[in-house]
Amino acid sequence: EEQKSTNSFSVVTMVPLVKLEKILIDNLEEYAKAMDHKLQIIRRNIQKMRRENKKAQLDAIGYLSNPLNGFSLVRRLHQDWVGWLQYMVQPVGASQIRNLNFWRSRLPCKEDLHDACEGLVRIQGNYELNITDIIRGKLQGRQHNASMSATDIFAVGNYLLNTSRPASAIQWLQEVAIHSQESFLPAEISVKADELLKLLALAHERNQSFPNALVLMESCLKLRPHDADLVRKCREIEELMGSPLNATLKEKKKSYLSLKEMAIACNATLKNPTGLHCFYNFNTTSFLRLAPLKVEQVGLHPQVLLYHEVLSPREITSIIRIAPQIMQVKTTTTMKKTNSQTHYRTAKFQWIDKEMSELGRRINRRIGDMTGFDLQDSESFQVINYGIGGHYIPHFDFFNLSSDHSKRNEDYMIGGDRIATVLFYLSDVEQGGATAFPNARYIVYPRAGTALFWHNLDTEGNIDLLSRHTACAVISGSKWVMTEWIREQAQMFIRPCLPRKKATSTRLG
Ligand SMILES: O=C(O)CCC(=O)C(=O)O
Ligand SMILES: [Fe+2]
Repeated sequence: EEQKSTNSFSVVTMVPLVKLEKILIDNLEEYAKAMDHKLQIIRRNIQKMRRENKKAQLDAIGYLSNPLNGFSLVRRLHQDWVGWLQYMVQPVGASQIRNLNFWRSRLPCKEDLHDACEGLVRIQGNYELNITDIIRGKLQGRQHNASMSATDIFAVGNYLLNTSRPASAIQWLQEVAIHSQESFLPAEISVKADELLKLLALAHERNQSFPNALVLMESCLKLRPHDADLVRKCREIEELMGSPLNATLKEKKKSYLSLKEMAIACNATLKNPTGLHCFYNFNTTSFLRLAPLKVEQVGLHPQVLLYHEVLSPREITSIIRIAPQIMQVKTTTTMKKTNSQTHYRTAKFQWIDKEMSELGRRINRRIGDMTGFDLQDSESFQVINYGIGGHYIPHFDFFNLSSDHSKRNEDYMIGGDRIATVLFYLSDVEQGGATAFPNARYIVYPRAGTALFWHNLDTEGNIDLLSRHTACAVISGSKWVMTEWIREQAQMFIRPCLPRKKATSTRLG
């Protein structure tokens, strides 16, 4: 199984960071107290020394005539000021500095920050949101009680430039100056005007808007007149202005293909097909005659069904509790790493062995009731918790064994292809996070306790291209799901028939 080792956080794994931040603030406060203490001591002594010195200044001869005064002055100047020197050099809050150094290893790393940047950028791109709105905390028309600081915005712009997206970088960086008052840092270590100008200039240069780049670089030079590097950079840009545009420098469009597809599929105004029904399922298994399940048709071609109230709140709580806090980052088994910018999925996941618990066995029986499938070879449950901008790009759940025979011998192929998927929603999602079927044009919003059920292979066992689906980026909230991939082989003699396909639907053989 190919796994990309990034370290993005889910909402759950970010919770301990809040506590960590409190510890760090407490530590900084201790540091401030230590400084305060030292300051008080210094101020108090200054007062005493001034009082003595004023006396001497008023009448130096009279003062010094007293041998005790003369003696003390000589001694003070010889000894006390060496003492002060030592006192001033002594670091304040050495233990707090040591603490901070200790905690550093536990802080999010560069990759974590990059994942978080990518998450925000994804929310923006996935829903085609206005960057200024995001910065002000207005997400998809809803005003949230949060906004971005100058350093936040700068970090996103910097990240975008470093990942070859200068046009987007410019849009973010332009906002930094407007928000420069709002920062959690002292001015010395916060974003400085010259840094911002330089980065903006570089972004314009990469974006081949050379006149803008030059103006910005020159204003940066005014702030740092002795920076030889800047002088050279200005000259470089001037030279570029004369030469023809270089097509290869244009912003990479490739990684945007799936983003564009998601933007269309995840559009909030998208409507599911009409003329569908809700009904009670009485007959998949005999048990359902006693306890029928509520079903809603999401679409018929391909058939996608939404089962309501199949998991109880208590069951959901147990599942979420079983899934350990530290989950792995999920990347999928069959997709190749093609572009380091695109994370196929930004989520933490955990396999849950269903035979381990009564709960697992019970849910397994329920899946049998819902689908009519034999689950003897089916996979473990996979619990996923999506993080900041967490998503899953458009994909198929099947392995497509008919086209790739080499896969047949792989371990994960035991039991055959993934004939169908049951996707349990373990949480509501405040905003975003829908499951969308770009080819079938369905969109389903998570509701805790419901489950989505669809086939990945058609009645003849061919792959169904209409089963292509995507998890839209989570805008706000925490999205938990649990998937069950049902395997083909055990269904040999019991496979339920699907509604007849329309002639237009695509089929591969
Ligand atoms: O989370 C979702 O909405 C979709 C998840 C999915 O497609 C999968 O796990 O295969
Ligand atoms: Fe999937």
